[in-house]
Order: sequence, then structure tokens, then C-alpha cells
Amino acid sequence: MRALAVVGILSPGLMDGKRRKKLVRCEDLSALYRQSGDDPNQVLEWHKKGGGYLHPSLRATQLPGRGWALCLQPGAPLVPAGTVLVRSPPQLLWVAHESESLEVAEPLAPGESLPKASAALRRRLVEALKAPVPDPFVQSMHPPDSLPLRLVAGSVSSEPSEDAKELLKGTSILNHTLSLRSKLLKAVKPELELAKDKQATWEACVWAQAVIMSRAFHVPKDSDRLLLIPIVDIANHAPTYALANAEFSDNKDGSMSMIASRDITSEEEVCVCYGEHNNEQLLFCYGFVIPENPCQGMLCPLPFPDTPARAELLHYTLADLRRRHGRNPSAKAGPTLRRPSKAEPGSSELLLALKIFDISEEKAKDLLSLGSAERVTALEANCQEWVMALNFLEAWRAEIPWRRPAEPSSGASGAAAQLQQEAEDLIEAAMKEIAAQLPLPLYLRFYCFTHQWNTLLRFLR
Ligand SMILES: C[S@@+](CC[C@H](N)C(=O)[O-])C[C@H]1O[C@@H](n2cnc3c(N)ncnc32)[C@H](O)[C@@H]1O
Repeated sequence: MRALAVVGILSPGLMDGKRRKKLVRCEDLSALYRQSGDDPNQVLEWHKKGGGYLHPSLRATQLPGRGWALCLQPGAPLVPAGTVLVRSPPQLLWVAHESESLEVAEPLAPGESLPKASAALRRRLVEALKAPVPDPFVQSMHPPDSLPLRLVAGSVSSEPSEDAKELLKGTSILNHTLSLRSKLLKAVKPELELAKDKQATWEACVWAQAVIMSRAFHVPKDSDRLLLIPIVDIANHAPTYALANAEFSDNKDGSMSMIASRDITSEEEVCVCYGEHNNEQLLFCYGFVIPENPCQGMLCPLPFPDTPARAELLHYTLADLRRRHGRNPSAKAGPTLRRPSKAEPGSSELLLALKIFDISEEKAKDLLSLGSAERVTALEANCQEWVMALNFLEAWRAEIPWRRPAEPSSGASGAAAQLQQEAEDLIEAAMKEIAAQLPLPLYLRFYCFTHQWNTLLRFLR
């Protein structure tokens, strides 16, 4: 009974007794995740019968590397901005309110703002799998197998394997994912204790958590409602709000719609923006990365300063820096490494953080009382921070496992490998940038002292 009844149930059109019996004996829960032959029409039918609306020119289809997607049919007339593309009535939505839940729940991951609502949805999803035939909506909720939580989920009774951890080394996601796994294990302990088959229950809980991370929406953004929205949840992600061609609309009658935010033409894919996320955030929550993502940056694996004035100073000055360059000022997550550009060096946030690490608490208090412009001048990096940054970047790069350059990045680990490659490229670019600033004698001294001859030869001007 390891696979519950779920495995058979999740294969559309296979409900005859003989076939189902065979599938129930299957030894894994892989049918909880998207298969290449999955057909979206079952859930579309179910949605229509339940009172849902789908624009007649839209169809759900599989796109390589993107799973299911909503696209305008070939030859369909232009759909003008403002058109309702999908409407899901309240009775088909799964809604959890943070304020209505009495339970105590801790956030499982950084940035999770509705932990009680997530816990309530997770429990409901796991329960739904126990039904003899879960409804087509539940059957359609397939999170990607490249989601980091899935990569490290492994066995309920042992630690994640070194091989699984290797896939995320050198990125801030490794620690976040391991922490998410252990917090989830703790949160579902009561269910696991009651379960006959602990591994199957653990896998169902991982599936439910993965569904919430990759398919649940928090609408409106500042409300306490977490929703699973059939059909609307088939829309894939556009990197920025400006690049999306559709958006959610929260209706007065409790239904949810997706509306065209600009004209959409024949065969175009309908995409919403899940949030302007960089590839680290996308991989952690959604299991994919976007090549040349315009929302760029990778979190530098640095601890935040551990004294109040230095922590506050870093927070404010990072926000200042971001505002000045037209980026989202939120600085909660700490300094990021970016692609160098004419407007801004890629290592500017790292250099700022290293400078603040090196000053006293008293000096930090003084700087906090100054205006923004004076602070910027006082916190300008010099040779000392450049050398510290080179040291830090060398250590960061050494964390990333060595990979054969031609190795194809496909399968479940492909997106993680692409993120590691992105980290390597950003580190290399930042090192070049810093090497170009450093006076030659200092540069030579650093590399001779650290015996990193390869880097020395590569960057020697
Ligand atoms: C809300 S669901 C969208 C529907 C999903 N494609 C499916 O098969 O059901 C989010 C998931 O879709 C995939 N996805 C969304 N946008 C993507 C994109 N721009 N590139 C690749 N995969 C994407 C990821 O697997 C993500 O976790």
C-alpha cells in the first residue's frame, strides 16, 4: 500500500479496475508529478461543468520545458487588452485565510508570509489524496520534479544524500532547502506518527508543500488569503510585470479571473508574472530558471552583521543603492552579486557589505546619523575591500562542485546546474572587475600569497 490509491487515480482515463489495481501496487509516487503525456482536457471539462469560463480561443497544451501552458489557438483573432481569459467561480477555488486558522504554524521558508494558511492548504491536499478518486483539479496539480525541496526530500528516516546536496552547493538555496525540509518534517510529525507507511505519507506531504510553493497565489498581495485557482494556475511565468500579457483579478462575487493586460495574438502563450524574481528565487519556489533573466542577482553567502547599528546600516545603504539604480529596494535578503554593467559594477553590493563588516559599531552609529550622500562617500570601497572581495569570491567559487563544461543540463537537476553555472559566471565577472581596479603590486601580492596561480594568469593584464 506504499503508493496509496493515488498513483492509479492520477492517471487520467485509467479508471478500469484491472489497470488501477496494477497501478496501486506501483512502488513510487511519481504520478504526483507532471508526465509528458498528461492531458489537461480533463480538468478543463471539470472546470466548465463546475461553472468556470475559459475564453473560446484559448487552449491548454504542453510546451517543452514549461509543462502545461495556456496559449491562444492558431488562427484565433486577436484578443484585446481587458478581455476575460479565465474565470473560476468561488466554489471551485481552494481558499485558506491566515486569520481564520487557530493553529500555530511557523514559516517554513524565508519570505513565507502566510504560514497558517499554507499549513491548512497542505493538510487539505494530503487529505484529498486519500479519496478513492480525487477530483481532476487535485490530479492536475503537478509541481516540477526539479523543485529543490523534491531534490533533497529523500527518505523520511535519513538525511538527504551528499549527491542531492551537491546539486545546490554554492548557492544560498542549499541551506534554505535543507532548512525547509527539516521544518516540514517537524510540521508533519503528527501525520507521520499516525501513518502506516511513513515514506508514502512523507512523499505526499512533500508533494503538497511543493504544490503550495509552485501553484498557490496570495491574492490580493497584501491580504491574508492563499488560493489554489483551477485553470488560472496553468498560466506560466513572465520574468517581469511589463513582459506579462495577463494578470489576476479578484472579483466581488468571490470568483477569480485572469484578464489580458495587453493585446494577445494567435499562438501566443498567456503568461502572468508570479513576482519579479531572480533565478535563485525562481528555482527555490518554482523549480526553473530563466536564461538571461532580467531580474538578476545572486545572494552572496555572507552572514548579516551581528550588531544592531551595522545591521541597520547595511539594510539602509543596500536599499539606497538599489533605489538609486531603479531596482526593488527591499534589502532584507542581503547583498547580491550582479552582472556588471556600465551603470553599476556587479560587485557593488558585496563591496558595501564587506566595508560595513569591517567598521566598528560606533562608526556605524555615526554613519547612520549622516545623510545618504555622505554615507555613500564614507562607505566607498578601497584596496582593503577589493582584496577581501577577491578572497571571498575565491572561497565562494570553491564551493561550487566542478562540472565537465559540456555536460548537458537536463532532467530534474538541470535547473540547479544552470543556477550553479550562473553563480560561476557572476563570480568570474566580479573577480575580473575587481582585478581591474586593484593596483598591480597588490594584485600580484594577493595571488602569490594565496597560491591561486590559475586565476592570477587568467586575469593578469
Ligand atoms: C503555476 S504552475 C504553471 C503550470 C505548469 N506549467 C503546469 O504544468 O501545471 C508553475 C510551474 O510551471 C512551470 N513554469 C512556469 N513558468 C515557467 C517558465 N517561464 N519557464 C519554465 N517553466 C515554467 C514551473 O514548473 C512552475 O513550477
